Amino acid sequence: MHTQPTVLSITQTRAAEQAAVDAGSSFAQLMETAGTAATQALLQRPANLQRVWILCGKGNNGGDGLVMARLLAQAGIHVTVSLVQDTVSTDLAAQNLAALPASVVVQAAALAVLAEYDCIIDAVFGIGFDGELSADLQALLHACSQRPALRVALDIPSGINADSGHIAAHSFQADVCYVFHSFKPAHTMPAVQKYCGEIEVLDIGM
Ligand SMILES: NC(=O)C1=CN([C@@H]2O[C@H](COP(=O)(O)OP(=O)(O)OC[C@H]3O[C@@H](n4cnc5c(N)ncnc54)[C@H](O)[C@@H]3O)[C@@H](O)[C@H]2O)[C@@H](O)CC1
Ligand SMILES: [K+]
Repeated sequence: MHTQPTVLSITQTRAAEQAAVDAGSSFAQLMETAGTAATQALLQRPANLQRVWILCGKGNNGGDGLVMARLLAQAGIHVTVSLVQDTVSTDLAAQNLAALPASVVVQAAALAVLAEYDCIIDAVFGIGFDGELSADLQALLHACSQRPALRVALDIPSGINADSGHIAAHSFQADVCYVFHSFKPAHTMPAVQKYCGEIEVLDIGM
C-alpha cells in the first residue's frame, strides 16, 4: 500500500516549529538537527564528495547550509561557502556563520563559480521565498544547473514558492531535495517534482 506523505502549508510548518519550541526545543536546535540530518543523508549517498560548494541565502535556509558546511568540513571534506546575498539576516544564520571552522573557504559566488565541485548545495531560499529571482541569482543558479555535480536542494529548490508551487525563472535544478519535517504543497506538484529530483523527507525532531 502506498502511504501519502503529510503535507503542511508554510503557515502550518511555522506553527509546527513554534509548537516544538513551546514544547521545549529551540529554533537553534531545529536548525542544528535539520543540518545534521541533511549531512548524514548526503554522506550516506554513494557519491564522490571531496569538494562541496554551498550557496547560502541570508535567511534560515542559509543557516541550514552553514550547519552543513561546519559538519561536512569536520568530516574532512573541502567546503566552499558563498553568501549569495552578501550577508546573513537572521540570528541563527549569523551564529552558524560565526561557528564555521577556519578550513571552510568563504568566497564570493562570482569567484567560486569558476572552480570544480563534486556537489553543489542550494541553501539560498526555503519556505520564505516568494516572487521572482534577481538577475544575478538567475545567472548563478543557471550556471549551477550546467555543472556535472550532484545538486542538492535544502527543503525546496530555490526559486519555488512552497505553497503555490510557482517556479521562478532559473530556479535551482536539483538531483535530490532534502525536505525538512514534511512535504509542503509544492512538493506534491509534478512540475515542482521535476526540479526536486529525488525527494527525501528528513525528521528534524518536531
Ligand atoms: N524556523 C525554523 O525553526 C526552522 C527553519 N528551517 C529552515 O529555514 C527555512 C525558512 O527560513 P526563513 O523563514 O528565514 O526563509 P528563507 O531562508 O527561505 O528565505 C528568507 C529570505 O529570503 C528573502 N526573500 C524572499 N523572497 C525573495 C525574493 N524573491 N528575492 C530575494 N529575496 C527573497 C526574504 O526577504 C528573507 O530574507 C526553511 O525552509 C528551512 O530550510 C530549518 O532550519 C528548520 C527549523
Ligand atoms: K533551498
